[in-house]
Amino acid sequence: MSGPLASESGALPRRGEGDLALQVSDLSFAYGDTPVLEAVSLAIPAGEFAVLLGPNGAGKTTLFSLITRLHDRRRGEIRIGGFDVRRQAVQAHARIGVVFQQPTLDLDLSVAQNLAYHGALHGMAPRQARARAEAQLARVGLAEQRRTRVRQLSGGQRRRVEIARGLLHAPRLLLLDEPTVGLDIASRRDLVEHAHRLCREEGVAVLWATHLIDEVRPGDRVLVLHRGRLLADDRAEELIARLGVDTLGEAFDRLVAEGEAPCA
Ligand SMILES: Nc1ncnc2c1ncn2[C@@H]1O[C@H](COP(=O)(O)OP(=O)(O)OP(=O)(O)O)[C@@H](O)[C@H]1O
Repeated sequence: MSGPLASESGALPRRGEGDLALQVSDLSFAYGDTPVLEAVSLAIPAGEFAVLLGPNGAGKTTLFSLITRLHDRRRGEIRIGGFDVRRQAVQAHARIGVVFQQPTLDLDLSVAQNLAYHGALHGMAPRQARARAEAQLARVGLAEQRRTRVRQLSGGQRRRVEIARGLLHAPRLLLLDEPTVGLDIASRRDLVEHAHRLCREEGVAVLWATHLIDEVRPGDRVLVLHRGRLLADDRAEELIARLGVDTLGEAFDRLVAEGEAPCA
């Protein structure tokens, strides 16, 4: 590896961990004296679609903030593609794409300009960024809108632009924080389907945070987060079978009720 990447400590991922898109180990975090995440551990391999399911205030956004280093962790370790987000930040962050809960597109710029700006931030050559932008916009069905100002797009189209932008620099892990908020049923379904396709066809690992159980599909991996603790990490069907209930909703209610017990 050459250039600025080589100047960071430990330019290679830890052996055997490069195929894990995300690895979080024993992560705890508090805002001041208020604990928000308690000893969270999870690992997501390449190509997996994992749903981070938790009610409001569970700690989903905080977990994303720690992965993207908007906050710094207090205890534990986070690796992306085997790279430590603190000590190997450049390599780690080159491998993450993010769709934040709040839309972050510049409404007065065109779709293509928003993507070009993101490419520049990631140090991409303009020609490479343009080629990737065209490919990603075609992938989300917005090739025709590349010159359209974002302000003129629907909510669902804006979300798709954000996904195209999040994938512009070819990350191996895409984080989406409640990406369907405000979208109609058809747009929500399209977005969920698109994210699954990315996993299947491009090997991208997706961590999809939501409180909406109906966004979980059969075969999805479900990580249930409640009051900062990971209460389950199973395929949806396995979770239902393990708890002896009929639906994922019942499984979720059961876990959350059990999780209401005060933290030790
Ligand atoms: N900057 C902050 N300072 C202090 N407390 C915070 C801050 N951000 C979040 N919290 C608290 O941390 C807890 C977890 O919040 P977080 O936003 O991570 O949850 P969430 O699962 O993403 O919720 P939602 O589904 O409502 O977005 C909540 O109790 C929240 O009030």
